[in-house]
Amino acid sequence: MMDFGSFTYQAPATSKANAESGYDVPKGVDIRGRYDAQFATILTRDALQFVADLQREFRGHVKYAMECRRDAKQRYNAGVLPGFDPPTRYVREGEWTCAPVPPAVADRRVEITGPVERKMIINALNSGAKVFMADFEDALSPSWENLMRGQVNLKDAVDGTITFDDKARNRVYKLNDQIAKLFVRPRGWHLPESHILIDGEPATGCLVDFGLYFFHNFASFRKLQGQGFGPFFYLPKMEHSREAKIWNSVFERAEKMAGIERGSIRATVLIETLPAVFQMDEILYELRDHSVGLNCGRWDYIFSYVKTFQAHPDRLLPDRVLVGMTQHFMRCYSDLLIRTCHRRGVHAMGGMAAQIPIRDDPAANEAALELVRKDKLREVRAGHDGTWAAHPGLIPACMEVFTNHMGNVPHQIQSVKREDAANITEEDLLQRPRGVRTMEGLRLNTRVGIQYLAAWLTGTGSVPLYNLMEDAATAEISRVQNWQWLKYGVELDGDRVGVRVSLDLFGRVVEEEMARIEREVGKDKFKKGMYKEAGKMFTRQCTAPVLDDFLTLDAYNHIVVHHPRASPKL
Ligand SMILES: CC(=O)SCCNC(=O)CCNC(=O)[C@H](O)C(C)(C)COP(=O)(O)OP(=O)(O)OC[C@H]1O[C@@H](n2cnc3c(N)ncnc32)[C@H](O)[C@@H]1OP(=O)(O)O
Ligand SMILES: O=CC(=O)O
Ligand SMILES: [Mg+2]
Repeated sequence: MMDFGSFTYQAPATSKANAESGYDVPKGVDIRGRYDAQFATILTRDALQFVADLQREFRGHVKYAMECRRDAKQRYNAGVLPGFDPPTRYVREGEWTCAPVPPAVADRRVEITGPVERKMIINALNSGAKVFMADFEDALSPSWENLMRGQVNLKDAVDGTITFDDKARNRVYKLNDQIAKLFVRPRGWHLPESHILIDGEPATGCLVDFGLYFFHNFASFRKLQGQGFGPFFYLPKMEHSREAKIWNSVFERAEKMAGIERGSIRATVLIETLPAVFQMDEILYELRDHSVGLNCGRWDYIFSYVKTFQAHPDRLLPDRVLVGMTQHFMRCYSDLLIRTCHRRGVHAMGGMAAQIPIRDDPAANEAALELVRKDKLREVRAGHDGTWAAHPGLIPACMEVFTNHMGNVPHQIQSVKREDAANITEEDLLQRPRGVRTMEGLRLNTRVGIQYLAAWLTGTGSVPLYNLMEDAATAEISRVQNWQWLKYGVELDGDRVGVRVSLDLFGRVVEEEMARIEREVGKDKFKKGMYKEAGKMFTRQCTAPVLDDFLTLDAYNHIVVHHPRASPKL
């Protein structure tokens, strides 16, 4: 039995220990992940019962939502363009607002993000940012070890007891008196959790992430962090408001279980798929009692543009480095998001500039910082209420830009309405980005995609590559762009030599880039790492006749490790 102070949750008496796994599990739940005494403090019978209850109540809705995604894909592949939904016009045109913003998170001018790794959690909470988004998604390779350690780390962080002893550097990390407010980003709806079977089926990854975190932390969070509200979440990769509706029901179910007021949980939804830009009002409407804004997930958004238009050769992208926020379709997306959020009374969050500090080259470092400042200045001037940084070293620069512009007011919700953005059309939001395609673009996609995948397969979900932050979203752009260029045999027009992308050319590029990676990382690391496997996987995905929906779905099979080791893959 678990005691939450005012409320007591009791799992049904039918549960029994799962002798094979070592965990004490309720009926219908089977744990296939490694036993660890620390993990067992998270995977308690009551917490698992809560996750199983969520799974049983919502699995049908999730399956239906995924079927709808497949139907939509078929329509787009048949030539239909995404657009505003006529039946929900009343939602877009109606006068309604979301619940007032909780005081604890009124000021979100700079948010840091990072995986749920112990030292990084402490560094991020101490970074001076207003918010830390702890990531089970783009920045995390979802191995059993990473996920479960992440839950242990978050519990210690919420309790305020988290420490990290870096013996090699003789340094003990602990929390400062003033720390950032914690948001947690569970995985997207599409990802399974194959180490936890519920009624014989892999659990839905995000319900595991959400359920375990909520169960163990809601009481402490509300007391120590949320000023009576919370916990707070970021919700990724949704394509339609029906998916937001499921989250809203999950939140209501969790609030009921915990005996806390409806509307306590708050979430910011990432608008990071092309179909979702036409659903922003609808998404906020579904979550109106639980919303605390939208965020421009720019990297996944670019990935989604390619994916949505995979059968539209008239909408090919230029080199990845040319698809920035000043492209017409990206600017319109950000402007419309600001208008929508402010009209509904919630934060319009900016996105991630991928630059990170460059330690060994002051001039290059200053140039990178200048790009970050420029990006943030554009965001704050446009009306964003806050932004993202990938590294603690960028917080002062981002803070300075937002504070210079906003002063002491916590946000611009009331002051910048962006009514001009009401005129943004479907055509504006879909406009093909301008620019050239080059051999170096193809090479960089390949080099980055393979190195990222090699890191992901060995447990690291965000990496520095060529002085930029790379994570699952940025790697996806590399993958789908190569796939698109190959499928349509595009001309690399930026090189002015009339070369077209073909299987032969791509084969040579992979070979040469693998050799370059080996030179760059060194023979020893190359041999010990997963570069060869990553090279094969990336090549298969770029040349597949039918585009895989996600890079990480295929790759996930390679990181599932079942204990006992009877069936390593699902
Ligand atoms: C598209 C999207 O979804 S964006 C959101 C998801 N992506 C992310 O969150 C990426 C977050 N950023 C990172 O993971 C990292 O900054 C990386 C991988 C890009 C670079 O990491 P590193 O090469 O280790 O950075 P570097 O060596 O400069 O780190 C210096 C210090 O800052 C810390 N640090 C770096 N990034 C972060 C972070 N995001 N949060 C907390 N601490 C951080 C390091 O732990 C290190 O601490 P130490 O000095 O105490 O040892
Ligand atoms: O999650 C953020 C993104 O840009 O993708
Ligand atoms: Mg993303």
